[in-house]
Amino acid sequence: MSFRPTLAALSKKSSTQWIARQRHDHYVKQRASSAYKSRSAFKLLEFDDQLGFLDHDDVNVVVDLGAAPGGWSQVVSQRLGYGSDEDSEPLPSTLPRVRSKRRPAESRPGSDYDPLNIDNMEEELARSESKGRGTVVAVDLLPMNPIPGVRSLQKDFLDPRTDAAITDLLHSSIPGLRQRKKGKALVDVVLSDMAPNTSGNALHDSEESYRLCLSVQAFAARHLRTEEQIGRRYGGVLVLKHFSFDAMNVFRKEKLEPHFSNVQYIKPPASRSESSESYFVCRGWNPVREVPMYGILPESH
Ligand SMILES: C[S@@+](CC[C@H](N)C(=O)[O-])C[C@H]1O[C@@H](n2cnc3c(N)ncnc32)[C@H](O)[C@@H]1O
Repeated sequence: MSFRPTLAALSKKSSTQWIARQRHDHYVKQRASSAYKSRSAFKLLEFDDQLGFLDHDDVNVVVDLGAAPGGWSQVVSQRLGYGSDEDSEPLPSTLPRVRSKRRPAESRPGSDYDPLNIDNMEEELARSESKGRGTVVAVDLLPMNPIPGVRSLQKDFLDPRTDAAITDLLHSSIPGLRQRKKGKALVDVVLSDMAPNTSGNALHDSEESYRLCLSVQAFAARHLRTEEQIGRRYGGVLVLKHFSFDAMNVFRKEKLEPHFSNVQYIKPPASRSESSESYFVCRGWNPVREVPMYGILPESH
């Protein structure tokens, strides 16, 4: 008699595996004891600790695509000076539905800060807002709780109208930007941690991931400031999540390498080894105009 597991048995097995994996996951434990909203935050911390693309005074405008629940936006917010990432309480807790394990505020000496008190949250947010520089625009299909220095847009990035909504938000967020010419690139760093919902069909999932990557690359091409405009080597950065498969090598060679001074493929330690997700960290935006049949010419600015 052959044994074929039922769907229910399979899904019970995979959820048991998921729970066991979560229990032993170093980054899940680290996230639980930090103020980060996602385990993913540690990936961006690893990229930036390795390559240092956020920690420059000239980095003022960051677009975070696929930002919910907000871990990457928190990291950027901190690195733009809105809070410190040295301790685990740089930001007000914006997770009101999660019971804080910390002692009640009145029992902590010298503190009247209650993370579940909405007035304190607003005060803390306003205080943090006044400390940092620049702005982060965070885009996701899902809503996000407030983070200092971050303006969120609940929209589908693939909807053609979203580009204009991001530009409008950038112009209204930073007064100095209003004076800049319309159509001029404004963004110092584009981050994309977006991934399509996986269907279980590897070919379909890869195609969806590829489609997202093409759209993000095109967005970066429209909005990133160049190394020359920024006046610093490796200025103008794109961090792009993708599913690793053969076509991504062609994408890297044709869509990334000709336009950036440096492109690195990184599988960060915080990314689960069994996941096919990886990242391209591309620094130094120098767009070149592709001329079919005759090679590539530098773009005139
Ligand atoms: C891995 S999560 C991002 C985690 C985030 N970086 C963090 O640190 O909290 C991927 C996100 O991409 C979003 N996403 C996927 N496709 C999208 C689309 N077309 N437009 C906007 N967001 C999208 C999902 O809703 C999801 O929240």
